[in-house]
Amino acid sequence: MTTPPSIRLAGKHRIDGKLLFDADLTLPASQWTCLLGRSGVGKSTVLRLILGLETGGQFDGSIEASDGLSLAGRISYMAQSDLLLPWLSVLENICIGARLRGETPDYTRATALLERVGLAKHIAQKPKSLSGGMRQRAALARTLMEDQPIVFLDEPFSSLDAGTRADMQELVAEVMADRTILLVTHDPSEAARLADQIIILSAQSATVWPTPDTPALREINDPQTLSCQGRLLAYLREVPA
Ligand SMILES: Nc1ncnc2c1ncn2[C@@H]1O[C@H](COP(=O)(O)OP(=O)(O)OP(=O)(O)O)[C@@H](O)[C@H]1O
Repeated sequence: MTTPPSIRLAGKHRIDGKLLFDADLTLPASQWTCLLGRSGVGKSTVLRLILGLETGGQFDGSIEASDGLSLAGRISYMAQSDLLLPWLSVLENICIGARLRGETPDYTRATALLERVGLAKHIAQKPKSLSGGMRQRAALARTLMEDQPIVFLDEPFSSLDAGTRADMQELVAEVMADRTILLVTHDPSEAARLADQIIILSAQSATVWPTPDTPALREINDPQTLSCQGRLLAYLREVPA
């Protein structure tokens, strides 16, 4: 893996001429940033802008990496939909990145990752035979297969039961250590547990929210984590739609 840069996005994004957000946000190098905000405020759009993907709108501003290099090809991305290919097995799906690059997939690593996400028994199955949570874990394993310095995760744990969610948070923290990570989530407890930096996006701004003094990954029942979670939820309920 190459050295992870920090990333700054600053500018206005409009859809059909109407302002969606006016934001200035920085993703610190090698840290977890959790991005929260009302549904439809533009969180996925922030990811798509930095990824250089179509957003359906117009961005007027700048997106820069601290090392001055292009971000193209340096970001591992897990979208909200799992994007699993229905004609491939679970194993072949999570090796798709290597296949598309014309490389020989590392099946040993792929098999080990599928075991870590609890899909060892489903390795040869097609996606249609998996539950929603299983599909999401397959998509997570596919993202973890990529050895990129920057990782974008768009609500990666949203379909998981509470116990599995905590397990998968710990897995990502372990496998993706030292990467520059941007995680979109609606879950204040997830942000309080995982984030080095919390950003709340609204139409007016991107506000940095205080995180606990303790280092991430935090214990779920740590008093500072619980306090951060509670204050965050109270604030999110008041943010205008
Ligand atoms: N391709 C597109 N064309 C036109 N409008 C779009 C497109 N993609 C997103 N939008 C609009 O941009 C706005 C922001 O969408 P976005 O998905 O970024 O929000 P979000 O904060 O991630 O929402 P959620 O929390 O519900 O996932 C929405 O009003 C959405 O309808």
